[in-house]
Amino acid sequence: MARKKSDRKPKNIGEAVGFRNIFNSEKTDFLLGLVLLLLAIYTIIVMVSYLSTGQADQSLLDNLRPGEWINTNREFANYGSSIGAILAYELMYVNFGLPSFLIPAFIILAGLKMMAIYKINLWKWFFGTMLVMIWSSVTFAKFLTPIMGNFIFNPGGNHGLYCVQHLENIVGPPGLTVILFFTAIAFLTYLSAETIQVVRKAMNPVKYLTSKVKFTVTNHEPKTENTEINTENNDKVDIEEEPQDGIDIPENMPEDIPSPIVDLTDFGNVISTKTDNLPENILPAAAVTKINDNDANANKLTIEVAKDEEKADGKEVNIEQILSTPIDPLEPFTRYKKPTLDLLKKYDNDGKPNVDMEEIKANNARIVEVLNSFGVSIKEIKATVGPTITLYEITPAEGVRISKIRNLEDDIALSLSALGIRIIAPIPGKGTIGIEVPNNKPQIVSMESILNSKKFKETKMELPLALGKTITNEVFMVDLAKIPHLLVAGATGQGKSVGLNAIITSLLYKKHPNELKFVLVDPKKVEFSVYHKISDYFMACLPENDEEPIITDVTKVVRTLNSLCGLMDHRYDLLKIAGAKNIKEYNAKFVNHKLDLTKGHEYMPYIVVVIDEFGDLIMTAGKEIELPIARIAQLARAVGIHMVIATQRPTTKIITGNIKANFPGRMAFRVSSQIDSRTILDRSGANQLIGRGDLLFLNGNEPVRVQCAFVDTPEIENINEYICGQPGPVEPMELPEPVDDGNNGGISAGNTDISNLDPYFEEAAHAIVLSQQGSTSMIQRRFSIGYNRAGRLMDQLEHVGIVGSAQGSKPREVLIQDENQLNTLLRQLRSE
Ligand SMILES: Nc1ncnc2c1ncn2[C@@H]1O[C@H](COP(=O)(O)OP(=O)(O)OP(=O)(O)O)[C@@H](O)[C@H]1O
Repeated sequence: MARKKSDRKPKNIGEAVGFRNIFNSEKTDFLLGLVLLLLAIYTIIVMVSYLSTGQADQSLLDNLRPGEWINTNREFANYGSSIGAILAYELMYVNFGLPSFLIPAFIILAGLKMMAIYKINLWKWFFGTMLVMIWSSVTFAKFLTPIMGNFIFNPGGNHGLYCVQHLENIVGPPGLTVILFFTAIAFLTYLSAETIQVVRKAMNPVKYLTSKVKFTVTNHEPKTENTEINTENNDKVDIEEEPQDGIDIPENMPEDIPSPIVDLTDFGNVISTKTDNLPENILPAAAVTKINDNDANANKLTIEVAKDEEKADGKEVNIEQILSTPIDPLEPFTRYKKPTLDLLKKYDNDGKPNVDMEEIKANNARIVEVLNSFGVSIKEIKATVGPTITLYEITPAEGVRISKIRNLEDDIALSLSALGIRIIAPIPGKGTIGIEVPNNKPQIVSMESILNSKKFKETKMELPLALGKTITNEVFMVDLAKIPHLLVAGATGQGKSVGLNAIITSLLYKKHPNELKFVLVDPKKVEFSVYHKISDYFMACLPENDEEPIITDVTKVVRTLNSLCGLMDHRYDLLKIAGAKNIKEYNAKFVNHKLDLTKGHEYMPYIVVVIDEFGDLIMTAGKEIELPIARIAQLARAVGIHMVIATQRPTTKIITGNIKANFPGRMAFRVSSQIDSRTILDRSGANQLIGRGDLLFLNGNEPVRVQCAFVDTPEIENINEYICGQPGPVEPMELPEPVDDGNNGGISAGNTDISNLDPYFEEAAHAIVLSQQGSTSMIQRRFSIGYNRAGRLMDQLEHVGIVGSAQGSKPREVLIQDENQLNTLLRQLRSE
């Protein structure tokens, strides 16, 4: 088995003794991080010191002579001596003034990241800090200079001063103020969409304040001209205090009659009459105080003033209380909102079938004629019109055997001679024959119409995939968690990419970023690039790929799949400790405080791996790709890792028996030949589809014909934009380092410890020498072990000289010819 690192020979002696890893090790990172942290603290000290000692050092610093920085005469007053004085002078005087403090602050963050104390996206912080520093430097120079005019340095530094002078020469002082204001708001809006609300409130404070006080007129008065409100006599003055937790529902009000509510929010005339249900309208989340005014002339108003949130009683929350409150798995992003349906496009006549009686009658006549010409008489014929296909359901006359019709299937299809005719003889569960005929005017099934359906909105599925509509116009949905892996095939241009996008979109509409992560593999580099924007929210990747989490490169795919194997093993270990059978049980235990967090338990998000152009990958990386995929497919279901793999070329070389056996869910778009259809569906049919999203879905029994929902790139961009405006994770989920990596275990030059050999080492050596076959999959099968462990065993065998190095997907060369030679070698190893 080809293994990435182990077959690489060290280039030089330094590398052989492990020098190569010196800049790549945790220890080095930690120490470098510590250095940065201390450097930043030193910088802060000297900068603070500069505030008081800068004046004294100024003349020395202004005319610094060569070599003076060595400071042999201890002339500098700065607490950090000469270096400190120069550093502070350069940062604060020459460059950015007071905002220079952001430089050591950023270095502290970088240090903490290197020491693995915090996980942050350093580039984002770098650009953010730079922007804030430059902006503040100019702002300070503009607005603080008049106040701190006599100070030793300009509050915005020479940089700020220079920018202010130049910009004011061009746009004048008001222009500069506008620029500064705009850049600040633009930056804050980029950081959080809430800025828009704050600005709106700031610009319309009256509306904001009045919306806090809600005026409603309830039915205590007879009808007036302006308001069509039923009221009853109520002369008594009463001022009632609501019970603390009470909900104010006026007595004698029939429950089902909604109370009309006049919204007087704008203090003007009555502008609208609402008839919503009373409790919903008069009761904000907070409790309400009700005042019934009895002034004879005044309208009987119920004035509700929203109270402040109730204060905590200051008592300590005891541990039982904490344990009885389930953990919210959506924390800390509980305010994240799933995308809304208005982001998706609507079409005229959206997915509703266009019933064209002329067309139906013509088809009917042709079908009857053709069947009669083959001697099949018909008792009844029924047409069901779908968005793109009409199903003609034929009940044959008494005595006609269905098997006869089945044998005539091809002839009938040929005689009807329309593209996309499929004959189902018989329709499962019925004694009828189905003939599917494409409509002249196919309708687009929009994603909106599918996601807006009750079926999707109310589904309890764990990973619902809303794929489209069936011939009978029903929304077609499947649960990826149950399938549990899906194989998608279809010739080019038949709707595969749209289908994958429909799958991803339906998951994005149902899942929170804490509940689901995608691993997207896109060898074509253009299919999934549109999802790059939401990678922090919804992607999982290896740490080295966190800038480019959508994988386009074959070697990265192998590493990522091996990493997923590692994650799968780790999740199984956690499940075992937790005594849970699957991810659902595990997460339920986690949420209900039944797991000991010190044992490494954490909420498990589902992981959906979507691989486009799987054929290309298999052709380039062969078994290296196939084995981890097969392993994940065999085992990962219980731990919430699911795969969707797509290919244009459904040949047996690509969809091998191993893959096929482990991917029970099949989604076939139109393919070019019957053989391809048989490869993907184990029957013909996919070659008779009409393309443009027409598909057959198979999961077990009979395939279902579905018109795939259409989702276009601008719609996906809208969804991504919406997601990005929500509070959410700041970086992709990190996958573990793959266990078969040369740096992380496995045996490689320089770190062999014979006592650490795999317990199967000797048995595996005998098996290989006896069979003279250096194959990892043979080891896997023989000892029923995983791919990673078998790979490590092979590396150990290579290291002691039993097999040669890996040669791509070919078996390794066996270097020991017979058992005697092997026994001698093993004895030597034992005695070492
Ligand atoms: N469900 C659908 N409804 C309507 N039209 C569709 C649908 N799916 C695909 N199409 C049409 O077919 C075209 C090609 O679809 P798509 O890009 O998904 O094909 P593909 O199989 O991924 O092709 P390739 O393998 O070359 O990328 C789309 O641009 C669109 O016009």
